[in-house]
Amino acid sequence: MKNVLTIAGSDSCGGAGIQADLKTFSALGTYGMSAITAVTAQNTTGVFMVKELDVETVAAQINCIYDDIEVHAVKIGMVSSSEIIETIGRCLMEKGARNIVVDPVMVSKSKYKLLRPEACAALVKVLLPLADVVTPNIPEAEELIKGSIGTVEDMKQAAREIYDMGPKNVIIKGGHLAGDAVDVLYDGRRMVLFEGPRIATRNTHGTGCTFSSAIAAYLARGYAMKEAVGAAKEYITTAIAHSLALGRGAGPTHHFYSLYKKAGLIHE
Ligand SMILES: Nc1ncnc2c1ncn2[C@@H]1O[C@H](COP(=O)(O)OP(=O)(O)OP(=O)(O)O)[C@@H](O)[C@H]1O
Ligand SMILES: Cc1ncc(COP(=O)(O)O)c(N)n1
Repeated sequence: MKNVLTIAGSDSCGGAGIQADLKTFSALGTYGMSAITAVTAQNTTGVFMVKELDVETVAAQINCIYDDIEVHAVKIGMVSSSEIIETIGRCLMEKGARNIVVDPVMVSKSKYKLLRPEACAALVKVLLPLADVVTPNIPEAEELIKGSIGTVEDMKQAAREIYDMGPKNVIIKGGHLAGDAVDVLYDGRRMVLFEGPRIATRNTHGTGCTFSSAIAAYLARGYAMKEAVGAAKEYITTAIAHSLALGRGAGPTHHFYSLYKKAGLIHE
């Protein structure tokens, strides 16, 4: 069994954040662990409250995991503040963390700022150079490059510019563009496109969290980067195709569709 850690915020409605990450790790046959950076009160219609944890609590969670259990991959999601970012960076460096997936969560689908605007610089300075892969969506990539992205060619150019900020690989996710759901992977030499059909649903809460966690799980299982991203893309496409119409807003993806189907728990 491979062990995967998520360092992220808690989403009370279970569609994004720590909850989505742990479901993904389990569905992909890995053992999931968590270090919580912030507790959010949210549902499918929006984020209503955020309480950041103090840096001692964030550091203690990360350190006691690394001191006791082998961590084969780590995914970083909502990090909230510069102080939390610096703490995470210091802990991961001290512990020699490997297979680091950074999802630079900035704003929720419901438009709530999950990263303090002044903390973006710390994210770039501290976390991008540590990342084996960074996975911005279109608005996050636009914020990082301070430019606008409207086409796959723009995505490729953004990937080059973000690569120069220090990560080993960059994936620009195309969920926010129109047409097929195209993601671009750049490793400093080659651009690889991952193309999936766009599924007509509003239930896409937590798609980015799920995708980055799936990459971390596959890296932990020993997949090379390109293969891990390809497998994660298949996972997220299936999870969106069978997403759940819960609540009055954007419902969550379905992590266990394939497993439940095989076990005869789903009757369509
Ligand atoms: N409607 C859709 N149909 C198919 N694939 C989608 C759809 N929306 C997003 N995706 C895919 O889901 C993955 C996550 O991309 P997305 O751009 O939604 O991330 P995100 O905005 O960070 O998500 P979130 O902020 O909700 O966690 C990508 O592989 C993207 O191509
Ligand atoms: C704790 C936490 N982390 C990440 C997201 C982003 O997900 P989305 O963009 O689907 O709201 C979120 N809403 N909450």
